Amino acid sequence: MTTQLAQQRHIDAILSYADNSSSVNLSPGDELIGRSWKRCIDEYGLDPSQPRRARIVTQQTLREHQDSVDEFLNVARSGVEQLYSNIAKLGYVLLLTDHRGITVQYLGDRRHDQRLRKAGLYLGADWSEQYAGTCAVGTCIQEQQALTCHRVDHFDATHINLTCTSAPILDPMGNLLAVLDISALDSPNARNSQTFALHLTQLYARMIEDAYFLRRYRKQVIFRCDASREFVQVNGQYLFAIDEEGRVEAANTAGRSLMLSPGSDNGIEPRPDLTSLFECELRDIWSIPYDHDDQIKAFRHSTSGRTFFAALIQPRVRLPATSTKAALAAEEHVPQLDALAADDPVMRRTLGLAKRLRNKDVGLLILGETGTGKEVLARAIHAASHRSRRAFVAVNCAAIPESLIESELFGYVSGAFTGARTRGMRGLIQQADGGTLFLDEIGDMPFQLQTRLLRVLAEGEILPVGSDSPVKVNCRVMAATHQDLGQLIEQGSFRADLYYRLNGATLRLPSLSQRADRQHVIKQVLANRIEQDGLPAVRIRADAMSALLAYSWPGNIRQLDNALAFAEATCDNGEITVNDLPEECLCEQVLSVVEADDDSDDASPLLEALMEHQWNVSEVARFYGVSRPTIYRWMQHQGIQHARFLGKPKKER
Ligand SMILES: Nc1ncnc2c1ncn2[C@@H]1O[C@H](COP(=O)(O)OP(=O)(O)OP(=O)(O)O)[C@@H](O)[C@H]1O
Repeated sequence: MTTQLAQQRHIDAILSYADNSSSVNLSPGDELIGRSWKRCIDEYGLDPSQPRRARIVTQQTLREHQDSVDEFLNVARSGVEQLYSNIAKLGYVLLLTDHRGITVQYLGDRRHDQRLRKAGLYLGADWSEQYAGTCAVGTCIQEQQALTCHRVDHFDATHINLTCTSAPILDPMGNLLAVLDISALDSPNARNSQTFALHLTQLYARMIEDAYFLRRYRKQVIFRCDASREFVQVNGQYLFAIDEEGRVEAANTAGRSLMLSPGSDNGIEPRPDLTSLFECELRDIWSIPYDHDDQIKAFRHSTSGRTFFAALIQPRVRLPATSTKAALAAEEHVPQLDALAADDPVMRRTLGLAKRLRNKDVGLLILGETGTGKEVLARAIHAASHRSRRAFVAVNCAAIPESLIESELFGYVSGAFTGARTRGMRGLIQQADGGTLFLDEIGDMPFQLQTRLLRVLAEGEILPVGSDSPVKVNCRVMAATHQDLGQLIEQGSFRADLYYRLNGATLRLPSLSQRADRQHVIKQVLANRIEQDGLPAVRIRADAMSALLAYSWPGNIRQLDNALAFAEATCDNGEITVNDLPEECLCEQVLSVVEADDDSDDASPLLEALMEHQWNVSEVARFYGVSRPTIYRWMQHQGIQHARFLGKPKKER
């Protein structure tokens, strides 16, 4: 088809769209183009039958536009050159326009200068939608989103051979600053041939935007975070410029997306605090070291609950020595408590609170699922407190029979009841005198005993069974439960007044699968076990570590401890591999293999793996990192018979 004919057809198509636009159903990508065509006709009064020549502004006007974004152009230069070096050989040129669509920087192949200039792919070209009609730059400015304007997407018939891809660059306040565009004179017909161009342009637009952000806020501390620990320092997506009080002065586009609160009208609170954006305190932010090997800390996003890893970028201008960072970073070091976690936001908060309250006599309520280390934490607080030389007495309220719990706790005098020791017995509460009483599973304490316990807490004295003279006791009480005490109070099985008396402060322990420092806990638990049992050193190989990190650990640290004890006992050569782990830890990884959908016509993943490995069960076992008997058990579970016995592979119904 000649160019003239193609242009005429395009003009007809646009005119017909103008007449019937309300009845035309467009796909989402086309909708954007459709909206732009409508703007061109209804708002700008452009006439599709009157194609327009490219407009290049005068040198003087160009200079004015360049001057207005001078600082930005300096920052963008290296990013722009790098992008161009990647695309030049593919026939693209690169344009950087200001927010009005005037091309303030341009990189293209000099050999095609004439053609490129004629097409408007040139320095000073005006790509505003109002002048050029639908085009990548102009429509990107209007829609404030990245897009490809491919061939006949263009409004003006003179542009229907071009393919142009643009992405917006926003300033730290979220206003459009510039548009990055890559364009080519010719391209394949299919629009999806430009998918890669779109990704690349968006990537570079983001890098330039972030470089400009860092330049603008070079005198501020930057809190940089990312969902991936490994990427924080190389390419942390979320940037926040903060002041000494942790207030957000500005954020990049990704950062602003974390500041949106659900339910608000796209509203971002002016200068929100990082301490409300993330579940943390100011000291958590300022204790991230600038100049340390491990500069990263984990934070939990308040709205979504997602974990982000953060580093601080030091201002290029030195802060005064008395800065808040220096003052707040000096977090007290308490070895007994610091040993319980590496870097997890919930643990950090819990341990921070535990440190501050360790020498206060307020009651502590420790909450967490079974096996999360509630007793371990209680023991560590006791060991770090001024009561550490006196006893730590742990009572499991669920384990003592109801008939004995009263005498166990309060003790009894001689002859108090049949079967009692003749000399009587000091109760557990009295044994904890001067030290700490830890009431585990407090939710299981019988109701009438709760009343007596309340008296002990309120009056500091106990009445042993069978005695009428109270005995003074001074012990700190910590209680723990995995139950919802609020619900037990509502049901009438737990006393609200006891709850308030016990709960001077609540310390929460996250489940193991939620902890950002899982790897540290795994190594720590193994090290403890080896030391405790006097065993030779054992290391965990990467395949086993991946499986341990991927597992959900319903029994938390207790289950992990058991799994590592098993692995340590079965491993060879001082190395735990995935084959040494108990099967339960691999179950979830292979759940899809074991629990193939019986109703599905598709071959199960296990059957596929067997066929792929020519029914060599040893190889399939290696592939899944399990033993051969396990593979045979899975086959039996799924009713798969070995090909050897069937002539051909078959899944039984
Ligand atoms: N930080 C830790 N490092 C090493 N081992 C730990 C740690 N925390 C807990 N453990 C181990 O996990 C197991 C369970 O700990 P603990 O009894 O304190 O949990 P719990 O939350 O009180 O459990 P439950 O609710 O079932 O009473 C113990 O064997 C303990 O040694």
